[in-house]
Amino acid sequence: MRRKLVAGNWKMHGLRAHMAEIEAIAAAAAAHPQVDVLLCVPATLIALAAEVADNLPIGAQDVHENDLGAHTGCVSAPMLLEAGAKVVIVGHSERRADQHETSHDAWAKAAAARRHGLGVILCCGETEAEHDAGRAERIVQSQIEKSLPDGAAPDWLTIAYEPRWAIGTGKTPTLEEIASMHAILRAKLRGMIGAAANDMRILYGGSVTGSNAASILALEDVDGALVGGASLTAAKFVPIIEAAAHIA
Ligand SMILES: O=C(CO)COP(=O)(O)O
Repeated sequence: MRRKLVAGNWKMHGLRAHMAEIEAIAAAAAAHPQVDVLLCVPATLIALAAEVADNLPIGAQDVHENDLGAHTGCVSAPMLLEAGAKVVIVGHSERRADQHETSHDAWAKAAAARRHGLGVILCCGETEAEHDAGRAERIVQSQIEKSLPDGAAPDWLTIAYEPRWAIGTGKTPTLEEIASMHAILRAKLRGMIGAAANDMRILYGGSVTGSNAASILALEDVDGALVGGASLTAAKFVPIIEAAAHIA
């Protein structure tokens, strides 16, 4: 039985002034213990958020593949752990686009996180052009082939399917498309790690809101959501947590 996970990704948003939102989200998480809730905040807020919201796991949004060294501006897994992070997102399409990260980079970053006991959310997803050309399935499968870390197991690894064209656009695939891609991902994982794939959570991300969460989260192979814009305030994020709790 896979528990639903509602994960927020604050991206490059959030200052100390927004700590009240984190407290309100933590309170909602405590009120819905049948759902797992996670908030991935900017690196600068991890320590404070982890202290303020001690029942709410706090995640990071990137990690370097090395533990230390001459890598100006980068943050390592031991640093994230020390700050209080429990999980890190790797392979997000914004990092693929903005920082030219590859699936191999995601693989190496996931391995670094794993070495230090950080959980990982590994993202995949096609661009609009790939989607329109009917190549989404092949692209996503190839991303998983290249990025699935060694020792991939459901107790530390979660997959997130985030079609790039659905991120921050208000556009989402149809429910049939989401269901189909998640089933394809589950089958791909089964081929790579066997029966453990049945317990691995696959999140959907891309314009999830309080209005569409219930129908998306009800789909068979959708085990939660990775939420950007609608995770920035408790007013928008809590309804998504509630929708997941209603289904769980
Ligand atoms: O990229 C996302 C989460 O990682 C999704 O962002 P939006 O929910 O803002 O579309």
